[in-house]
Amino acid sequence: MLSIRHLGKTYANGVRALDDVSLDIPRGMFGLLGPNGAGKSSLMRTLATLQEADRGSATLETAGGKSIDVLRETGLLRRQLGYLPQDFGVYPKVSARDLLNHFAVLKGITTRGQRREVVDALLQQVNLWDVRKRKLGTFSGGMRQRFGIAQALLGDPRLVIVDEPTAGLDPEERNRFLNLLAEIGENVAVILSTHIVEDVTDLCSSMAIMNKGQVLLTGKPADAIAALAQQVWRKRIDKSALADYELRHTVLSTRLVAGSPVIHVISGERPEAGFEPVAPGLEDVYFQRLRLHAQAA
Ligand SMILES: Nc1ncnc2c1ncn2[C@@H]1O[C@H](COP(=O)(O)OP(=O)(O)OP(=O)(O)O)[C@@H](O)[C@H]1O
Repeated sequence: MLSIRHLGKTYANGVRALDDVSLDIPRGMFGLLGPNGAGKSSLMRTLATLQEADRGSATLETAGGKSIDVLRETGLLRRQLGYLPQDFGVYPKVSARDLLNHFAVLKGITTRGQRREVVDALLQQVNLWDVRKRKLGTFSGGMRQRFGIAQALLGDPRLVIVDEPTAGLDPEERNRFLNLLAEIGENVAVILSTHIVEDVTDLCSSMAIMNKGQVLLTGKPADAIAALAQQVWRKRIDKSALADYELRHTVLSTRLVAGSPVIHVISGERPEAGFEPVAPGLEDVYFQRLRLHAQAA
């Protein structure tokens, strides 16, 4: 539905934030994973027409079967776009309903009756109906993010972009927010950028891993995980032995469990006694790709 080809962007300070990025993003939830500085926000801001690319193209198919040139037909694209930026601010003294109404005017829904209908339906959809008259300044982080999604959904977008929306949410709010996104993803393309790997495993039918402006892997999370089957091994080790294990094995990750490190190692066969096989997860895929990328660099 959204096809991105050879997108490149180098900032004035010389940082190459997008380095020949090509991706196909279908309908449904698409997870964009990568460490800090990978280029996720640069890609999202470019697709949201908030900044220009130096080279490349992006095309969005609309419901009527037409194609929009994302980088050139910015007005058309914006009508099909819902965007929740990383730093979404609200007017703290305005009620949820009033601010959403205001956004609806900006989005071009000029008929009062129609606007009320749309605004009220969205407040119900994101579960903020009961607090619609409350000032946004009194909202919790999760409520504010759900409000952010409501404004992103104004005008029935085909493409919804959400940039690290679950940062700072408690587990319950995070779940609630992700469930809401999943429902939306049934009808449109939702690009979700995050560094929380489980968010992508749980929710996304397709994904990409980025680092230093490049796409390291794209496809279905399940396929990427299956490709690592029978290659991931786990061992609880002594803290003092970690450096030694890192020298001798390809250690993907280290996690402290009850005070002592548990390492994941990638290997075609049992690395040595004491290692047990473990079903791979997307986190293993993620660390393996970042590792390969670092080695290649
Ligand atoms: N306006 C800018 N001017 C110069 N450099 C920038 C600008 N915006 C981002 N960068 C740099 O470009 C690179 C990619 O940044 P970007 O914000 O796109 O990454 P990200 O994957 O979204 O990271 P994060 O998870 O930290 O938001 C980083 O090195 C960043 O410092």
